Amino acid sequence: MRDGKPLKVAVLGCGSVGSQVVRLLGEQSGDLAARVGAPVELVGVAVRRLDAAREVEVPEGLLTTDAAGLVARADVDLVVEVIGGIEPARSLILSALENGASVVTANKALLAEDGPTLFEAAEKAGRDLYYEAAVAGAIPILRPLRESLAGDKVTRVLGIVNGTTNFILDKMDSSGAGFTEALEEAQELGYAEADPTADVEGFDAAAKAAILASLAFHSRVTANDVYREGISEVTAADVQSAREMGSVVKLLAICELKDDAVAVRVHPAMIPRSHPLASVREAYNAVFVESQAAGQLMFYGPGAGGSPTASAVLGDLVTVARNRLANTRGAGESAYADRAVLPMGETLTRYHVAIDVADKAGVLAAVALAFAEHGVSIQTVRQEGRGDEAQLVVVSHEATDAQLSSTVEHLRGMDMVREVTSVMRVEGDQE
Ligand SMILES: NC(=O)C1=CN([C@@H]2O[C@H](COP(=O)(O)OP(=O)(O)OC[C@H]3O[C@@H](n4cnc5c(N)ncnc54)[C@H](OP(=O)(O)O)[C@@H]3O)[C@@H](O)[C@H]2O)C=CC1
Ligand SMILES: N[C@@H](CC=O)C(=O)O
Repeated sequence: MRDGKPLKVAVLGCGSVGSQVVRLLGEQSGDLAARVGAPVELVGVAVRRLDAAREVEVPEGLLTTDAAGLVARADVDLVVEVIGGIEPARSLILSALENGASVVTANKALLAEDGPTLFEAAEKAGRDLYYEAAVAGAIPILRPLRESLAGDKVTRVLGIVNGTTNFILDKMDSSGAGFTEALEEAQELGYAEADPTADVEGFDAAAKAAILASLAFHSRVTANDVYREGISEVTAADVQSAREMGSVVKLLAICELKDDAVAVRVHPAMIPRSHPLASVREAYNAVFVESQAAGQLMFYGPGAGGSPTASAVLGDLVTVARNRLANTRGAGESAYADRAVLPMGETLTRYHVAIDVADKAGVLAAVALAFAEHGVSIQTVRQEGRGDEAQLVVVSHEATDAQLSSTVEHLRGMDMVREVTSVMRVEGDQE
């Protein structure tokens, strides 16, 4: 114990995550004191609205709208930032570090946009900046990448890293629920971001992919380096088409090390139901890591929600608090390699393409020729429908994304093709 003196904690934000952090700080104060080696005292909780209904009872006198004043207090040892977004979160974190506090944050949007500014400020201040909760909720994934795998060479990280979109796609697949209905449920459960566009359009997953790629490949990858497609264009017909192929649609984040360059992308993909990621349901997340010496590792657990995310925040808080008591700080960020980012067009992938056929006569040969003209070979083709109403479902072999997308444009221009009704990338071997 440091002469029985408590470590003083300020929490910025008391929404889905912040309220659970405040709850756990209160409920587990005895255990936390024992684990840290000193009592942990909550000294302030900054919010926007003092009169809003809260999921937790904040101790009398601790709520404030003066977040800047709270982080400037000389007696605050540790700041937990769970406001989200870029500003004022960035200024508050920088101010906390300058004032000598250590920081724990769950803010992937900020880290993926401007992580280096925060890391440099932490380094300069000689303080910790921890952010395990920023990727995949409760799942410990950043610490294994940063510490446990630091002596290995990670070559690929593949996963489902957004709980909201997984929840929506799972509902669409399992109960035929509509997109809007499933999104509303995810919002009620506290999974979605303040602006759910960040989830639905893949920005949240792209931010997490940038953080994962940075740590996995010891490289600086920002959200802008990530190729991104969300799930707003995924239709009930796509989900049904996947189902007919024995597959399921998931929003995937894929980070790859190719020679000395990195390729990072987020997009929906069809994966076979036998693939381990296909059984990741509701708001759960899963991340596969492939490394040279260890081989394949899989991390799985709740990827969103106040309580699971608060678990990761509290884990960081204990580590940071212990470091403070030991008068030290954890390892900073790796010395970054300057790696090129490969454009999406050069990425090898496979496409599933569903085509409404206007004229059945000779269409199979014409479609096969269109694929061949772009250097793409066909893995499977299925013809459905009778009479003039016919549909072709083609799954390609691997080719570059540029070759595949120009094949689709070619198909769209063919007289025999009424409409290309579904285009989706395919991951994993189809049964
Ligand atoms: N929800 C989740 O499942 C997960 C969230 N995260 C991340 O955690 C962070 C918080 O998310 P979440 O709890 O869902 O967000 P919420 O929108 O539920 O809560 C945000 C909180 O911040 C407060 N706030 C907003 N602006 C200000 C401001 N200018 N000054 C002081 N307080 C402010 C709000 O106050 P008021 O209540 O008065 O409006 C609210 O209490 C984000 O970075 C998010 O990306 C990470 C993993 C999972
Ligand atoms: N909105 C995010 C919350 C956790 O990071 C998600 O749905 O995954």
